[in-house]
Amino acid sequence: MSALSLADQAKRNAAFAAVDRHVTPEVRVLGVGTGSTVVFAVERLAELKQQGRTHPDLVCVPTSFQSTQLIADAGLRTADLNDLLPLDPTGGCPASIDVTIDGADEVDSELNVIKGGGAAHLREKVVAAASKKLVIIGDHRKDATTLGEKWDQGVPVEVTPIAWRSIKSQIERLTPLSRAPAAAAGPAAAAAAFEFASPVAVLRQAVRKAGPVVTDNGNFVLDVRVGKIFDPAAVEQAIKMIPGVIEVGIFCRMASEAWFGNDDGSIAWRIPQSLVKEQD
Ligand SMILES: O=C[C@H](O)[C@H](O)[C@H](O)COP(=O)(O)O
Repeated sequence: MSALSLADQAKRNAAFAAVDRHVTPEVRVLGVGTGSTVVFAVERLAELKQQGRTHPDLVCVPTSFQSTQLIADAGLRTADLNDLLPLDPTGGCPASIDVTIDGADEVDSELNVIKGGGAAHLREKVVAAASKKLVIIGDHRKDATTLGEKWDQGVPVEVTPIAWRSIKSQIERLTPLSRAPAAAAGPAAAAAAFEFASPVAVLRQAVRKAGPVVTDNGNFVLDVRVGKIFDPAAVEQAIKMIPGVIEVGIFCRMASEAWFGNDDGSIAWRIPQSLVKEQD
């Protein structure tokens, strides 16, 4: 294997640690995310499988074309979300996946996450929502206090190609306070949901193909720059309400823990800050 960069080694350390902790022989259904960090998670998964340390009937639910290929190349079985039975047939809990391991573009102190740098956030969010646990892996550059602090490429938004221009202009008309919950209810509600006075939405362009990125679902992606995101749920909701928006790459309160690799080889493990305070 060629020598890894520091960043890749950090990603690999985090991915290996998270897989070792979470992919126990009891895990039968595993969600597999997308991106460069997940490549290392699948590498470790294949090793565990070869060593007979995974469930004999382990199946993996992919989140993209890339993820499907990784799983197949590792000799693991894929499963379609539609073929999995809900764990709670009475409808109380839709989770049929034991745990999902996925990367992120940025993670805040409450483990709200920006995803979709690889345009896979629609399937990733669907799989995360069907999982009992979402575990995020990445290198230390993803570890932030507030979303938008380090990731400056914007929030990925998957949109229908037939209306991308109109969706772009509707997003750009959002104002920091326009969609804050109960904006008229008094001073407490007057906090801005995001930093910029006017968001900027850019149609993501393909590399080595003329024209826009087309997602695995046949849609386009707008990268929406709003600066720092002080209220991720309000921003997610405001954008999601625009007709033609298919999914927003903000995952609010879905992740239960995150593993970040550092350049010195150490790993930082995080849970939401509010839970740390509750435990103090
Ligand atoms: O659409 C892509 C996904 O959300 C990725 O998980 C995210 O972009 C992080 O990818 P990477 O591990 O390559 O930084």
